[in-house]
Amino acid sequence: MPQYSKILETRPKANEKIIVIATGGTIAGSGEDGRTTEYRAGTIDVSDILETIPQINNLAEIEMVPLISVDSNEMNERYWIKLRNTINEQAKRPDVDGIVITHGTDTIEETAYFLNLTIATEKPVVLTGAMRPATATSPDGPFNLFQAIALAANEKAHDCGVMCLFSSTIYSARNIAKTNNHKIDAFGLNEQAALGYMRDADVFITNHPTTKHTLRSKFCNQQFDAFPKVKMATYYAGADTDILDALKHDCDGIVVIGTGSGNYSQAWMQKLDELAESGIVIVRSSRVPHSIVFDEQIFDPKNHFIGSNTLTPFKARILLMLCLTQTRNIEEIRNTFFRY
Ligand SMILES: NC(=O)C[C@H](N)C(=O)O
Repeated sequence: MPQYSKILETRPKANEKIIVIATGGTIAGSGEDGRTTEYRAGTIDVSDILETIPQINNLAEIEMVPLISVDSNEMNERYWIKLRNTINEQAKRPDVDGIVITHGTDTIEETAYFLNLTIATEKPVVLTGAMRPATATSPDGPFNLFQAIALAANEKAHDCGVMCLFSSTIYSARNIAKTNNHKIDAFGLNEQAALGYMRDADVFITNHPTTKHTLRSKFCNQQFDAFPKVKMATYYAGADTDILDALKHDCDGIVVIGTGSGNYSQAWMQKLDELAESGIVIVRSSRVPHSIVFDEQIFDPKNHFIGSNTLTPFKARILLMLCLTQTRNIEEIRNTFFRY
């Protein structure tokens, strides 16, 4: 691993205790020295990265919890439950002030939103990662990790819901989306504002989430072992309904990734009506990156589908999955989609 510049410690050690939970991803990736591509995610110990940024000791006392070490494409519901339980356990400790999770960027937005809906703490919980592996020339992970720890150690970050920190921007778990797959500033927002920004270790919160999260979420005290099966189907010009027939077995819900405002052909509408009548809950979302999907008559004349509102299709899947652990009532789920 290359040496990063070492900054002299001049300030006394801070009192805040921050737990860093490592899950893998490119931030802990390694490959050929200097290269940004062709690496293996989740192969380096995050404590080695922490050693390259000793100025972190001016901000907080760090305790590492290595949980798993995977490329985030291996993340799944089982790992989400494990991570959620670990966060809840650590957050209950009176000596812990905040929690940082290192995670791959490919699915970080799904993990973050799941945690936002299910953890029971007001303490800052911040996810971060990197686009360049630790062995690259000028990796972005160390600075993201530094800022994520600074954010988690800052009292302004309390009760903001789960946050993600990338390139000095503080994102809400609900609204962050990966929008670029080759630059270090790889994240954007789905029609919403950021929660704030950072200047080195200084935190500026400019907005608070208006949707329910953490302690105000109706899922935060629920025990989970497994989840109802929610699948996804993408519509494209000329798409056959075969895919919907294939998905309907062993299926509790389907998120349709439609065009425009959550749209599809008449044939898809008829098939989706049929599936809804058989008890599968259908959410309409859109493949358009900046979109809002409202309930509407033209593509849902029977009013038995649910619009994803401002959620991306992937986050709509998580919310539907959690809703289905409590109810199958369409009105109740629709109402939750407006408030979470
Ligand atoms: N930049 C990254 O972290 C991508 C990596 N494939 C991951 O999601 O684990």
